[in-house]
Amino acid sequence: MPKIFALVPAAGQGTRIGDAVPKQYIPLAGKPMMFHALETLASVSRIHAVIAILAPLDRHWGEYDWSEFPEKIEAVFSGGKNRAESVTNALAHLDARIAKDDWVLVHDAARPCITKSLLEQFLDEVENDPVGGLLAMPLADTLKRAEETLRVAETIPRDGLWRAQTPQMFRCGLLRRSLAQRPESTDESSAVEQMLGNAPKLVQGDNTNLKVTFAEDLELAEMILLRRQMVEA
Ligand SMILES: Nc1ccn([C@@H]2O[C@H](COP(=O)(O)OP(=O)(O)OP(=O)(O)O)[C@@H](O)[C@H]2O)c(=O)n1
Ligand SMILES: C[C@](O)(CO)[C@H](O)COP(=O)(O)O
Repeated sequence: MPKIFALVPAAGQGTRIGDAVPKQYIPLAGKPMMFHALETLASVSRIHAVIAILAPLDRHWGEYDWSEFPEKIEAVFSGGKNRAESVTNALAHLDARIAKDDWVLVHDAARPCITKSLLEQFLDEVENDPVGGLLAMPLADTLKRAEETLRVAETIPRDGLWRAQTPQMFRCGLLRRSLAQRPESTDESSAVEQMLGNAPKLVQGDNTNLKVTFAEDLELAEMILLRRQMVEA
């Protein structure tokens, strides 16, 4: 039975937020942002291990007490110059423990609002897929292409367009080969898509699974997390 390894890229700088600490450590609902995704991933019993991919010179991880975390969460200090390189380096680090048919589920540290139920639903849909897949949302807005002057050049038909989210999950062997060929990919799916005959499965996500990219996203994510805490209390 193939194992599922969850990789959580957390080696970015968060330049678009521009906080004093990298965004994955910004406090959200009382915990550093990446805590939320790590804890939720670890709560899914069919996930074998949860690996936070940190920058080689990360000096923040050690400032926290992670001792109450489930044992299956670990940190590797192997982040690269971009997200794809961070994932590639982590796969190299895991080489001795991971088989080519094991699943690699990648989820951004910057998507703290993923829920256990959405993860379970995603795994149900993808675990038996021959290629693998990703969470995504159909576009809900009318799409404009801009000219440099910030005037509308055209309206683009949105039929069939989806916004990629994470998690994204592929077999280790396929993901490694794909990332080696497309090291600039901004997500795993786009690397896999380039390999002939591989069409990743789209699984509808949820708008609360937002990526915290800009400062205003922090407030939204915190509202979502706090509301859930209130409902669960
Ligand atoms: N070299 C990198 C760059 C990004 N990431 C991670 O990939 C996820 C998605 O990236 P993004 O939201 O773009 O994060 P940053 O690169 O930190 O943000 P920015 O582009 O604003 O600097 C984040 O969890 C980020 O930590 C990573 O592990 N290694
Ligand atoms: C992987 C991703 O979250 C899918 O939406 C996204 O592409 C990562 O964002 P980045 O800003 O390109 O790192």
